[in-house]
Amino acid sequence: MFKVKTLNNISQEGLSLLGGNYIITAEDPNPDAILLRSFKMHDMELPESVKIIGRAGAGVNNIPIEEYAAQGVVVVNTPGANANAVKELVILGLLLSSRKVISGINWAKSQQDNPEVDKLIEKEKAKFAGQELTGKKIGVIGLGAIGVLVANAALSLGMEVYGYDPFVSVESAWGLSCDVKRALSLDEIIGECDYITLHVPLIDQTKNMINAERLKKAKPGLRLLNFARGALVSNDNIKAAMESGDLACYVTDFPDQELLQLDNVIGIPHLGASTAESEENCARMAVHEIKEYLENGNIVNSVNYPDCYMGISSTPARIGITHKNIPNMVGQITSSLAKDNINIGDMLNKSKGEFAYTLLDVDSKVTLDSIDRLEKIAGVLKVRIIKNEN
Ligand SMILES: NC(=O)c1ccc[n+]([C@@H]2O[C@H](COP(=O)([O-])OP(=O)(O)OC[C@H]3O[C@@H](n4cnc5c(N)ncnc54)[C@H](O)[C@@H]3O)[C@@H](O)[C@H]2O)c1
Ligand SMILES: O=C(O)CC[C@@H](O)C(=O)O
Repeated sequence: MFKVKTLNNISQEGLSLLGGNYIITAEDPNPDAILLRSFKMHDMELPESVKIIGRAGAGVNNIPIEEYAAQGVVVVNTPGANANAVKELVILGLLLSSRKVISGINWAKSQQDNPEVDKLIEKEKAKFAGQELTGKKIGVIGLGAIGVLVANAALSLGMEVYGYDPFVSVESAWGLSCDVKRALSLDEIIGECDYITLHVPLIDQTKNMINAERLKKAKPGLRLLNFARGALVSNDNIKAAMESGDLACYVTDFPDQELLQLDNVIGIPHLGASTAESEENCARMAVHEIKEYLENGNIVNSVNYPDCYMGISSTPARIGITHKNIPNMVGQITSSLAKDNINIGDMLNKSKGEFAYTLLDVDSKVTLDSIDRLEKIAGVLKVRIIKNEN
């Protein structure tokens, strides 16, 4: 029986896939896995019992992934599972920033007690004129799961689309329309674009990427959309660019009090991934990844360990070891098992940055003494018996 602790509301359709061998808990102090959405884990003490953390979503800036890697804990996310939901909200953001629909609707609602409102409409509507998207230039920053969908959708709206992503993956490149123009830097396009939309992760290199200097170069009247993370842009810079008239509108999924006080900010309460479909997709994928790791030791879609897949074990025992990526780890692990007269039937060793994972199928039952000896190897972080039969 495995225990999965949830730190946020998770789609029931997804959770139901855990099946009868799992207890879902919001309270247990010693779970095997943690499943969350945007809960901030940075100040949380992680129980020793936790083997895997499943982020039902894309961004992992709410999880100290390096710290957990150093504790031998695997963190996985759900790439692409909420991308369509975000894309659709970005299209809405483009329209809301272009047409004064929100002000228009608010004005109409304010007239609900006025029996003559229909006579005022034709006169008042002049205040709410906007601009069209067709023919305008848009820069899509970050061409991952979301950026690719947004870029392709913008093309189908008749926009001229520039994409910027120095680390674009082969998979993304295959999905991107060849009509998207390649930008070699953000600075190259910020002065040209009528719209900029951000789809990068929040990491040290992207924090405050739309800085004061860049906003000064912006085409006057720029509309900036941020459905990625608030800290990619600073409030002070948004304020200054609005005062100078360079920035006509900032659509953000991450508003705070300061931003909400500005007239040309459209603040959405982090609804990018909030559709039934996206919540279910994310939960299903995260549950699948957690089950693969707990039941088979396979790592799927990890952000702090290498992916590693050996299917279902057909030998009597399977052992999974998270360890540092340093010389002679495989040698020490295999010699330790050999000393205990345990034969290795199959094995996989993969590394990612400073950390590595070794998954071993062995031909006989392992004893706790053997596991103890593996745990004592310098650089080994966690050893798990995934299967152990006679
Ligand atoms: N508003 C929401 O509800 C919501 C939902 C999903 C994701 N997000 C945010 O959007 C981000 C992107 O999501 P995704 O699913 O497309 O992720 P992804 O990993 O598929 O794509 C991110 C892309 O950004 C690129 N990138 C990284 N650093 C860059 C840089 N300095 N300049 C340009 N490109 C850079 C990467 O190469 C990658 O292609 C997430 O990290 C998350 O913060 C928000
Ligand atoms: O879970 C959510 O609602 C938001 C998730 C989103 O910010 C993400 O990074 O995937």
